[in-house]
Amino acid sequence: MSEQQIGYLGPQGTFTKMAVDALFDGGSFIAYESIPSCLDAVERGEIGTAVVPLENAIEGSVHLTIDYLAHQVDQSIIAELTVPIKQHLLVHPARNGEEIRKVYSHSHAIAQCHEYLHKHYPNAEIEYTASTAKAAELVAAERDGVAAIANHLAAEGNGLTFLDTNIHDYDNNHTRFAVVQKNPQTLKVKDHPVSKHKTTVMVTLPKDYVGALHQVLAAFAWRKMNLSKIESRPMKTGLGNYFFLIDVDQPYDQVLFPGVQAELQALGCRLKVIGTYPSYQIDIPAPVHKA
Ligand SMILES: O=C(O)C(=O)C[C@]1(C(=O)O)C=C[C@@H](O)C=C1
Repeated sequence: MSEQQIGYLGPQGTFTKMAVDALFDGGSFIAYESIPSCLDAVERGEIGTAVVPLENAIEGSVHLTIDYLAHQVDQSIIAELTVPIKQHLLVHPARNGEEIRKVYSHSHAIAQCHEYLHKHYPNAEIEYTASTAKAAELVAAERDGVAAIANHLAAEGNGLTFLDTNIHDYDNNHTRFAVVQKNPQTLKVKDHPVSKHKTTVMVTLPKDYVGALHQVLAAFAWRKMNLSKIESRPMKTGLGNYFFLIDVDQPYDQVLFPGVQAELQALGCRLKVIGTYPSYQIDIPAPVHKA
C-alpha cells in the first residue's frame, strides 16, 4: 500500500501540525498555506487526507472549514481529534527596545487572547495571518516592534523567544480538528483510545416556517439521539436562509439515521451525512517556557 499522504494547514509549527503529529503514525506530511488550498488538494486527488481546524473552545467554530466542507467540496469527516492549545507571545531575540506596535496571528488565536491584548497592548495594530506559524515567520523576518501569537513549535522553528507565555484568556483552551477524505482510505493512526463515535449531518430547511427547527430537533429527540452541537450557517443564497450542522453522539446506523432522514424529507428538509467517525482527545504535554 502506498504511504499515506496527509495535508495540513501549514507551515511547520501550526497547531494543526501539532495535531497531525499527535494522531498519525507515519506518512508524508504536506503543508498548505490555507484551509481552502488544503481541502482543494484533497478534492483534486493530490493528497488522500487533510487535517483542518474545526472548532475552538474559546472562539467557537472555524467557519471557513465548515463553509468550505458544506459548499465547495464533497468530502467526509473520517476522524476528529481535540488537542490543548497554549498561546504564547513571541518576539525576535535580537529585536531593538522598540515597543510592540504590531501583533501578528491567525484570527482564531487573536480572538483567544483578546482580553490579554486589550489589557497589555491596547495600542498595538493587529494583523491577521493565515496561520499562527505564518505569524512567527513574519516576526522572524521583520524583527523589531512586532510580536506573534503562536505555539512553542513555531518559536523553536523560527528562533523566536517568549515575551509572555500562556496568554489565552481562558485556561481550558482546546481545538477540535477534522480529518477529511474524499475517497475512503485506511489511516495509520497512533494507538489512542477512541473517546466516542460521532456523526455529523447537514440539514437544509426548505424555507423559514414556524417550528421548522423544533421539528428537526424532535426527529432526533424522540429517538433518544443525543446531539452534542448544533450550529446554523448561512446558505449564502440570501438573508434568512440557513443550514444546520448537527453533531450526533453516536455512529451512523441503518435504523435511526434513515428514520430521521425520512422524517425530515417528509417535512421538505434535506439531510446529508458529512461523516461518521471516531473522536480522539489527545493530551499533548507542553514544555514549560519562561517568559
Ligand atoms: O494557525 C494555526 O496554528 C492553526 O492551526 C489554526 C488554528 C485555528 O484555525 O483555530 C488552530 C488552532 C488554534 O485554535 C488557532 C489557530
